[in-house]
Amino acid sequence: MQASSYRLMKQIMNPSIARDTPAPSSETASLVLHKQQLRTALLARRKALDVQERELADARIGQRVLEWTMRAGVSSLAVYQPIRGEPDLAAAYNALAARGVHLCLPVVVEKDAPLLFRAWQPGDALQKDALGTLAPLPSAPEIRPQALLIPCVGFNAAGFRLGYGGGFYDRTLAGLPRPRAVGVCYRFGLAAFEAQAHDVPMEAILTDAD
Ligand SMILES: Nc1nc2c(c(=O)[nH]1)N(C=O)[C@@H](CNc1ccc(C(=O)N[C@@H](CCC(=O)O)C(=O)O)cc1)CN2
Ligand SMILES: Nc1ncnc2c1ncn2[C@@H]1O[C@H](COP(=O)(O)OP(=O)(O)OP(=O)(O)O)[C@@H](O)[C@H]1O
Repeated sequence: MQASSYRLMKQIMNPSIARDTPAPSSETASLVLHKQQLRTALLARRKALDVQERELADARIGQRVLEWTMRAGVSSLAVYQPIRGEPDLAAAYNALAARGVHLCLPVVVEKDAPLLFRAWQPGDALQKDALGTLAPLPSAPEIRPQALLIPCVGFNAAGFRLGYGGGFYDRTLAGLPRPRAVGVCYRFGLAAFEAQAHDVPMEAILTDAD
């Protein structure tokens, strides 16, 4: 990882490193702490999934992504390149592309900024973005997708998601026009936590549940 992306990652992942935002109220601080503890526990659980369980769950989630996209009539969809044990939905991306859905991937441009999306289809070249996630080349056209497929570390019963704590998707969904947002998560990600003021609920959370 490049030094700049390592610095950015450290700021995002380590809440004790000062950020250029005001100190949170004590209620916000306890919410943030609870989210941080949940995040750690759920990431450990995700990492512990065995290969066969994971393959089965990914196939189920992928099928649901395909069904949701077709039913919703979405013609441009932001997908993601899996990191940190997120569901690998490559087979579903192939099926979506074959059905003519225009895919794109998020690009982290800088800390505290919304994500940018660039056109991508299976097989296209990728390079690391500012946080080290694989993203399309800068030459790929920028796109404003109708809907975002958002990987979740966890989610609650009201459809709010828990991410890695960078706030990138929240900042992106705060922009106008707001794209539709659908979460994907393994079923064990369902947890109890309170949403914060900036959290935007998902229209649906697609899981591997029966
Ligand atoms: N797949 C995916 N892409 C995404 C996001 C996401 O949540 N998932 N993002 C949503 O915000 C943005 C990037 N946010 C990121 C948040 C955390 C890490 C991270 O923890 N990276 C680890 C190791 C990655 C790996 O397994 O290869 C590290 O660098 O230590 C990277 C990017 C845009 N792209
Ligand atoms: N709309 C917004 N405008 C400005 N800052 C925001 C916005 N949304 C979130 N943030 C910032 O991002 C921080 C992290 O938010 P949160 O813990 O909800 O991230 P997350 O949803 O888990 O992360 P990610 O979206 O990257 O996966 C918040 O504490 C806040 O400072």
